[in-house]
Amino acid sequence: MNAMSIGTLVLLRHGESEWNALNLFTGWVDVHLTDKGMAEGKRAGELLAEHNLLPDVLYTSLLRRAISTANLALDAADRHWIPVVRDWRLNERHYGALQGKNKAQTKEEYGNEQFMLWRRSYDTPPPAIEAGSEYSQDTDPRYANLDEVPLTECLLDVVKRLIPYWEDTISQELLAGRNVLVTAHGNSLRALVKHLDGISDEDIAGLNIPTGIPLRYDLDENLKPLNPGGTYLDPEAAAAGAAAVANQGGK
Ligand SMILES: O=C(OP(=O)(O)O)[C@H](O)COP(=O)(O)O
Repeated sequence: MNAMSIGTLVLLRHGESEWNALNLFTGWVDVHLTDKGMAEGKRAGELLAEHNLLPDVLYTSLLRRAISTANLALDAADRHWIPVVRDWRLNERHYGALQGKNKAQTKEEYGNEQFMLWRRSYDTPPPAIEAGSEYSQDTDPRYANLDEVPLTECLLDVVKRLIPYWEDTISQELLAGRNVLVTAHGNSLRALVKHLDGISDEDIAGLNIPTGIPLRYDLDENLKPLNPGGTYLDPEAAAAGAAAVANQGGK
């Protein structure tokens, strides 16, 4: 095994967004970071520099909360100049008709079982959003090259769009020896972590990713983690952040 030749992977969920702060299902709605989210982005970059994990290339979604977080992090790490690839496959899971709805109210209205089925089941998507409605992306020009813009997605749908892209594109950068930063979202990163760590369809329900804390993966030449589960650069903050995500219906 010659793990030395493989680049290091760092996953970063964007910092707190305005809709995270309001406890709203977000999905493909293109919301801004809060001041706290911007500070998280900067801190993430400082952590990358402190741990000598300077990325050679950045992959982001097409959503500004991920793009802005990456810009802030890279600027803080003095790596604002690296090449950037943006791709819709890293977008958050499309949350269908739940986009724009409050999580606590949704839980109250539909009950915890249905709420958790929509949030964390592997293969049950929320109801489809109505095309042309306020929070639909079906006419958004950034998705004009897609065969079909999703109207809802479950985690399995995200796995199906993201993992081929991981295999064909992102992982090839690592195999070529480059350090890769992937700045994305709670559920798109859950899809990638599920694949990397071989987590079952059932067990992935219990995995939550906090905002703004870099998660390092050291992979072998078969792209299997040498540190299963990855290593958060700030483990205490990550544990508190993940617990807060798990409890989001309770507010
Ligand atoms: O858009 C979302 O994720 P994001 O804030 O990581 O982009 C979702 O609202 C996350 O919600 P969830 O943790 O209830 O799946």
